[in-house]
Amino acid sequence: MRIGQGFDVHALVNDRPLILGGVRIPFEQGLAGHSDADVLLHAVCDALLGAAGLGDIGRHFPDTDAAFKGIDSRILLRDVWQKVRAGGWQLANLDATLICQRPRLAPHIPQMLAHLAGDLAVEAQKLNIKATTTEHLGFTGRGEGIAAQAIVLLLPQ
Ligand SMILES: Nc1ccn([C@@H]2O[C@H](COP(=O)(O)O)[C@@H](O)[C@H]2O)c(=O)n1
Ligand SMILES: C[C@@]1(CO)OP(=O)(O)OP(=O)(O)OC[C@H]1O
Repeated sequence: MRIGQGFDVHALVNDRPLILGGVRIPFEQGLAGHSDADVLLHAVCDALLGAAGLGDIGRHFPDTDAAFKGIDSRILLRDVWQKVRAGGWQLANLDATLICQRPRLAPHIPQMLAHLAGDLAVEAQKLNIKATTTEHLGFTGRGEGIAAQAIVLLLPQ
């Protein structure tokens, strides 16, 4: 078995949609990035790639490549998962945390889980997504950005 962890941060800016776990969340700001800046899915991609020993998201999808400009990160996740499965792995479980002062994310987590379960083709019981504030401390607490952490355990198929 192999464990992997992922961490990502994107800045909150005006005039961008806020997309987390493939869910478009009503909010006055969104995340900046080359792709749709889905910080949760980027952390999940990195956890999966790390567990499989396949590097990181920037190696597979460089932000200098116009092909990935504005891309839906669910497309990146499905591609990553295909590569991980091709290496002979299956998912034991995945746990992730969104670190975000505002907006309130709990109402959107079921939809994020449904997207992840579909994209990874796994039972929802293998997945967990949480949200936490940082009690107004640090860059997340000041609303300057959103961070995400993910951890996965892979088992041989
Ligand atoms: N952006 C967020 C942050 C947190 N939540 C939910 O609130 C609970 C309490 O947060 P603390 O930072 O005080 O631990 C947390 O467990 C989440 O369920 C949220 O929905 N959106
Ligand atoms: C996803 C990629 C590629 O579009 O761009 P960003 O949206 O900027 O995201 P980041 O978390 O910096 O990761 C890797 C990138 O290459």
